[in-house]
Amino acid sequence: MSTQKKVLVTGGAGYIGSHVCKALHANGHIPIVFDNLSTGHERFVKWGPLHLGDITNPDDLNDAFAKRHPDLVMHFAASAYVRESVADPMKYYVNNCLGSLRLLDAMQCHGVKHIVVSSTCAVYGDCKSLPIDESTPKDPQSPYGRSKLFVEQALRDLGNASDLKWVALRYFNAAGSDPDLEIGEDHTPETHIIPLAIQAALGMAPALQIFGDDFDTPDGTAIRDYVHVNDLATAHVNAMTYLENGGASSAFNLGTGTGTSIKDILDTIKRLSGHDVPHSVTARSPGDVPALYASATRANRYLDWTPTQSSLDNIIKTALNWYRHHRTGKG
Ligand SMILES: NC(=O)c1ccc[n+]([C@@H]2O[C@H](COP(=O)([O-])OP(=O)(O)OC[C@H]3O[C@@H](n4cnc5c(N)ncnc54)[C@H](O)[C@@H]3O)[C@@H](O)[C@H]2O)c1
Ligand SMILES: O=c1ccn([C@@H]2O[C@H](COP(=O)(O)OP(=O)(O)O[C@H]3O[C@H](CO)[C@H](O)[C@H](O)[C@H]3O)[C@@H](O)[C@H]2O)c(=O)[nH]1
Repeated sequence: MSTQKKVLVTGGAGYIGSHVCKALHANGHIPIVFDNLSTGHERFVKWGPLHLGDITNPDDLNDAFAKRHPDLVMHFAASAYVRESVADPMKYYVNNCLGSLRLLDAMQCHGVKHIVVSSTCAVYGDCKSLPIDESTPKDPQSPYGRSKLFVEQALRDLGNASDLKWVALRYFNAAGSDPDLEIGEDHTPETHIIPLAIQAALGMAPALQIFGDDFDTPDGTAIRDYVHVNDLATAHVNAMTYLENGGASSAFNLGTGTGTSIKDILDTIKRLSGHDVPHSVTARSPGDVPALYASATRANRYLDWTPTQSSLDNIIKTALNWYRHHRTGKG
C-alpha cells in the first residue's frame, strides 16, 4: 500500500467515482470529492469531504486546489450519455473537453503532477477485430467518444511538454454495485441495459426495449464486455501506485475479455430474481455496434489488475440487491 494521499476526485458523487472513493478510503487515502451534483448524489459522498464546484469554472478549481492541497487527481466528471451527445454536442465538448483542460490547467498552476482519467471503449468505434487492444485504431462514432479521445490526446501533448504523468482508463461497460449497499448505480435518466432490465423485472420501470435482435451475433442481440464497478475501483487504486512508482503515462483497457449478449443478461436476471424481464424488440439504435469486448492484457501486466468480481452472476446479483434495497419494487 502506498503512503496516505489526498486525492481530488472530480465526479466523485457519481456512480463509478463514489465506488472509487470507497476503495481509496479502504486503502488508507483521503478522497476529496469535487462535484457540481449535476448527475451525482450528495448521499454518495461518504469517505471524505465534498467540495462543490464545476470543472468548467477556473475559480471553483483554483479554490479547491488552494484549500485542499491534493497530491493527485482522479477525473470522472463528465457528461456521459452517448445518444444525448449526438443531439447536443456542444454540451459534451464544453463539459468533457473544456472542463478537462481547465482541470489540467489548475493542476499545472498548483504543481499537481499525477492524474488518472476516465476514458471509454467508445474511443474505438466499430471494431472489426476482437478482442480490442489498445493499439486498435480509434474511430469514435459519437461526440461523446470524440470528446473522450480529445482528452486523451491533450493528456499526451501536455505530458510531452511538461512533467505531467497520466493514466487514461478505457472502461468497457461498467456494471454492478457495492455489495455492502452503501452506494450503487442511480442515473436519471437511466440508459444502461442492466439497470433497465432489472427495473423492468422488478416492476419498477416499463418493459425493456431491446434495440435490435438481428445483429450478426450467436443469439442476434448485441454483445458487450460488462465489468464490475468494484473491479474498476481497484484498477484506479493500482493506477495511482503505478504512477507513484514512476510508471510511464499510458492508456489501458479495463474489461474482462468476455462478451455477454443481452439475452444472456435477461436469462441471468430471470434465474437470480425469479422474475421474467418483460421486453419488446425495437429498431437498432443508430451507431450501435454488434460486439465489443476488451483485451486487458496491458492492464494486467502494468497495473497488476485482474477482474475478480465481474462474473455476470455477481454483477447481476449486486445490482439486483441494490435495486431491491433502495427502490420500491417486487423485491
Ligand atoms: N458508466 C459507464 O458504463 C461508463 C463507461 C465508460 C466510461 N465512463 C466514464 O466514467 C465517468 C463516470 O461515469 P458515471 O457512470 O459514474 O457517471 P455519473 O453521471 O454517475 O457521474 C459523473 C459525475 O460527474 C459530475 N459532474 C458532471 N459534470 C460536472 C462538472 N462540470 N463539474 C463537476 N462535476 C461534474 C456529476 O455530478 C456526477 O457526480 C465518466 O467520465 C464517463 O464518461 C462511464
Ligand atoms: O434500453 C436499452 C438500453 C441498451 N440497449 C442495448 O444494450 C447494449 C448495451 O447498452 P448500454 O447503454 O448499457 O451500454 P453502451 O454499450 O451503449 O454504452 C457503454 O459504452 C459506451 C461506449 O460504447 C459508453 O462508454 C457508455 O458510457 C457506456 O455505458 C447496447 O447494444 C444497447 O443498444 C438496449 O437494447 N436497450
